[in-house]
Amino acid sequence: MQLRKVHGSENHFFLLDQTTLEQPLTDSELVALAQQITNPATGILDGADGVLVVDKSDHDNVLGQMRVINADGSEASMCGNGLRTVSRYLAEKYHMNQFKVETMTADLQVSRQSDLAPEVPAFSVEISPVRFNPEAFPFENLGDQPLIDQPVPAFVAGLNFTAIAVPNPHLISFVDEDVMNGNELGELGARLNGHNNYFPDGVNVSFAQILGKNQLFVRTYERGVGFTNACGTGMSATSLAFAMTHANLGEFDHTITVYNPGGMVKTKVHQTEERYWIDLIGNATETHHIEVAESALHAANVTDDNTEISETNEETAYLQFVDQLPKVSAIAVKK
Ligand SMILES: N[C@H](CCC[C@H](N)C(=O)O)C(=O)O
Repeated sequence: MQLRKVHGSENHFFLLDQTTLEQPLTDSELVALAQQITNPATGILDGADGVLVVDKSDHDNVLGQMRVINADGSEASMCGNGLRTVSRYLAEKYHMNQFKVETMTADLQVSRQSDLAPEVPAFSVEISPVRFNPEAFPFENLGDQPLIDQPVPAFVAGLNFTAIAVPNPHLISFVDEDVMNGNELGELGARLNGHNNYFPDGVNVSFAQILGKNQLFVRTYERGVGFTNACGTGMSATSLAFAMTHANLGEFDHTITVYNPGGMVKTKVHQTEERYWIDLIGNATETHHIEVAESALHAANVTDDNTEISETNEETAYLQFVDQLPKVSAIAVKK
C-alpha cells in the first residue's frame, strides 16, 4: 500500500489513509508507527514531525477524518499545516475542491486555492474552535482568567504572554530579534513540555517578531515534537493574538503574511458575536510516495529495506518558491 511524505511550510508528516488497508491500524499501532517512522534514527527519509491519519467520516458533506499523531506518539486535536496536506489528498481522491474535514472537535471548511507557484499547490483551511479558558489547555497556577498579553516572570522575565487554544494549546509572546535568535524559546518550550506546574498536557510555544503592518515572523517549539520549521495552528493562534493585542498593526479580516523558518503562509482572523476563527492559507506539498507492505505498518517497522520510495518534483518547486521570498530571518530550515 502507499504512504505519502508531505509538508506544509516544511512541517513534515507521513500521511496514512486507513481506508486503503485490509485491516486499519489500532490506536496503539498508530502510536508505535509514529514513534518509529518519524525518528531519523529508525525511520525513513530523515523522519518527520508526525503522522497524519486519514479515515472515513460519516458526517454530512465531510470527505474524511484527520487525526494527528506527534513524533513522540501523543495525539493532538488539530494540525494546521497537516490539514492542508490532508485536504489536498482528499481533494484529489474525490475530485472536489471545497468540502469539510472531520477533526477531533469540529468539522472544518477547506478549499483549494490557486497554486503559489508552478507545482506548489495551496489550500485554505479553517482553524477552529478558538478558546481562551484555562480548562481548554489546560493551564494552572496562572489565575482562573484567560491569559491575554500578561507578563509571566516565571516563564521569561520581561516578556508578555497570550494563551489561545485552537483547539490545541498555544502560548505566544511577541519578541525582538535578539530574543527570537536566543535560547529562551527552546528553554521555555522544553520546560513547559516536561513535568511542570503550568501546562500538565504540555503546550506549543511560539515567539513572534512584528515585521510591519499585517506581517509577522513566527518560530514555534511544538508539543510532542520540539522545534519545527512551522506550526500551522501556532501561526494561526499568533495571528489572532496579533490582532487582539496589537490592533494598530494586526487587522481582523485582512490578510496577514506570516513568515517562518520553512517559508511563508497567509492567515485571516475573523471575529463575530459568537466566535473567532482563522483561515490558514499555504502550500500542500507531496514530496514522496512510499510503497510498503501493510504488515510493516502494523509492526511499526518501516525501513529503507522494506519500502519502495519515489520522489516527486515538488520539493524543488517549493524551494524555488521560498527562494523568491524576502529574507526576513537568519533561522535556517530544519531538515
Ligand atoms: N504539536 C501540535 C500538533 C501539530 C500542530 C502543528 N504541526 C500544526 O501545523 O498546527 C500539538 O501537539 O498540539
